[in-house]
Amino acid sequence: MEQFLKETTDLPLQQQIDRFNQWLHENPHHVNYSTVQWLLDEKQQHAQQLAEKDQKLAEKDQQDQQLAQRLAQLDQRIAERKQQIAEGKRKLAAVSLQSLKKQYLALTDRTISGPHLSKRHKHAEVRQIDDLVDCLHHLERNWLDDQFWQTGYVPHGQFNSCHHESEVQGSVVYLLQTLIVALNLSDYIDIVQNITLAGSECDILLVYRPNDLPFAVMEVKKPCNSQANRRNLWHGVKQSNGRKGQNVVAGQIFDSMSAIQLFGFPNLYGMITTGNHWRLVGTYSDEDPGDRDNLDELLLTQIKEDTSSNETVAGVLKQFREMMDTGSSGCSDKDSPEQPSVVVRSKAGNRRKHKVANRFVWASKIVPSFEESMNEDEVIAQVKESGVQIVSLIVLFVVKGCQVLTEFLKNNGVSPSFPPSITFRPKMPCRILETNEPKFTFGSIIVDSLNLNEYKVEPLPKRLFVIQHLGFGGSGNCCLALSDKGESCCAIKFFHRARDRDIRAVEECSNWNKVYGKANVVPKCRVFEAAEGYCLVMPYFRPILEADRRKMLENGSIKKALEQFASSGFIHCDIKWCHLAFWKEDIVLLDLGMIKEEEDEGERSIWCTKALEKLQKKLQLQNAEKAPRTQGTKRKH
Ligand SMILES: Nc1ncnc2c1ncn2[C@@H]1O[C@H](COP(=O)(O)OP(=O)(O)OP(=O)(O)O)[C@@H](O)[C@H]1O
Repeated sequence: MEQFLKETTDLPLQQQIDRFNQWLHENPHHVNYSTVQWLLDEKQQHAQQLAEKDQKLAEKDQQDQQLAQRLAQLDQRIAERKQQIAEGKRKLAAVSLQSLKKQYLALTDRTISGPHLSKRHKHAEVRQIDDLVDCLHHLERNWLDDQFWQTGYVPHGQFNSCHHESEVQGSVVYLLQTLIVALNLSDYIDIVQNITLAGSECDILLVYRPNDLPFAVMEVKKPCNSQANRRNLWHGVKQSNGRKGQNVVAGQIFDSMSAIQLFGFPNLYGMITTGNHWRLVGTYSDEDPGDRDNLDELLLTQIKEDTSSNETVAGVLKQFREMMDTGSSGCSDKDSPEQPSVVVRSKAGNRRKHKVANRFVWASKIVPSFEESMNEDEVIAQVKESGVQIVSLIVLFVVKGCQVLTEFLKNNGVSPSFPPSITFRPKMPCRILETNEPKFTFGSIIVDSLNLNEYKVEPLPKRLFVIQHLGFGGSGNCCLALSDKGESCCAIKFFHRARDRDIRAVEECSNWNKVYGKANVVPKCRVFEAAEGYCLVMPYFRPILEADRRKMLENGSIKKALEQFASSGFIHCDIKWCHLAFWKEDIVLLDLGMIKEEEDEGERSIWCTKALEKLQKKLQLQNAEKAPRTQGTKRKH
């Protein structure tokens, strides 16, 4: 080996390797050979392992490539899906209220004539509450969420131009209807159009579905095609000798609101619109000018409060829906409020005779506000951009209307600030209930006299004229109705729930006749088959006013009424003060939806004693509560 190394040291490396291989070959048993052989084997194995690893890496690379390819495909699909969603959203926006955010459907009057300003209506003074419109952006931010804006609404090209007021009305009704759906109120609110109430033509009315009671009104006019028309419509036509314009449109909405007020509302909301421009208006309950300032202030504060947060806003509607669903604000066992008694307050005229000096409406600014100097194109361009503001104002109108209705039903048609009576005039607006007619119709009834104790239902009249709301409870609401010319009166109970309306009416009617029929205490009650379902027709019972309750307890009239009831073999399961009333000179128990047959005379006598105790307790409680309450009653707008 040493020899070999000596010989090869100076040779180039490759020759050294070759020579060494040769030497190894010639000396297979040399110890170095086995070592080198082992090393070579190791090297080969290592190389093999490396080759395998390389292969695996190559395979992995290939897999990675495939994966990357798949990911790229997925990315592409996601991008496509995103595009589809965006496209879907765009399409949805085009057929939902969102479209109005982008562009409101401004109307162009294609005629040369201006809006119709009826001469039948006198001027009414408009008191503008400037800051009211400023609340709209709070309302939009706090109230109108994504779900609201996604409500289906297809802006239709046909609404872009109009020749006649009716076309404007079509587009206004469509928008209003959509907003009622968006606010989830369509189960409770209906829209009726072109109704004459006590001589006033109302273009659009919001009505309470179960009995078509109107509670808010809209006056529609053609959009104006000139500055002069616009001025005349919104600010009144200037008389040659007067400085101020004669605002007959304000007068018209004033008359419509006054007519609806005759159903018993202390105050009312209305709206004037051309489809392009909108203005919220309302009535004053008082004729004292000083009070008007206070009311403007109060109204503004209330609307600011209502729109200040999501909770207050949602609360208004929640209370409204709850009340409509459950009648939860009716006469509860706890408070048993006073009931309205029907009295004739005024004999004057066909409808309220307001002296010109007392014809006032409060109004918001016109939305969108326009400068007198703007030309038609500028006005239209501005309207197109004002969708959110317009929608917010209409929503405010609907919601405040609901608030008015909630208050009205809660107080059984009696304003907390008024004595518990119903104003009645010779010409009353009414809803006409007719056998087999598909719906209530509206009209006016001229009443010579009001005969509350006359109750003629044999045979049942074909038509009943429903004029006033009397009370609202868990199962239904009661209204005062008249027969033709008012020679006879009755109370009608409309049951809330359509699904068991007929059964309840028949059951309660049968209960009345079982309890009071035999002894002939109360004349027979009847079921009236209107197309919307059955309702219960009964005599009108005069309420026992709160002030008289103690006297009635003490003089034994209540005891007598309870004993009379018990003598029929039944007991009443819902004793409360608002379920006691007069029929002529007798006191009777109302609301016979929940009675129980009781054969045992002893048990019936115990029921009488317990009922008396309950009424006595309530009276004490009410008197105790009333003391601090009477110190100051705040009037609600
Ligand atoms: N015949 C009537 N005459 C005058 N008013 C009436 C008459 N019937 C009912 N009312 C008034 O209508 C209100 C509601 O009627 P009623 O109590 O029958 O309804 P309800 O839904 O069963 O109410 P509650 O939840 O109190 O049980 C009464 O509290 C009363 O004020």
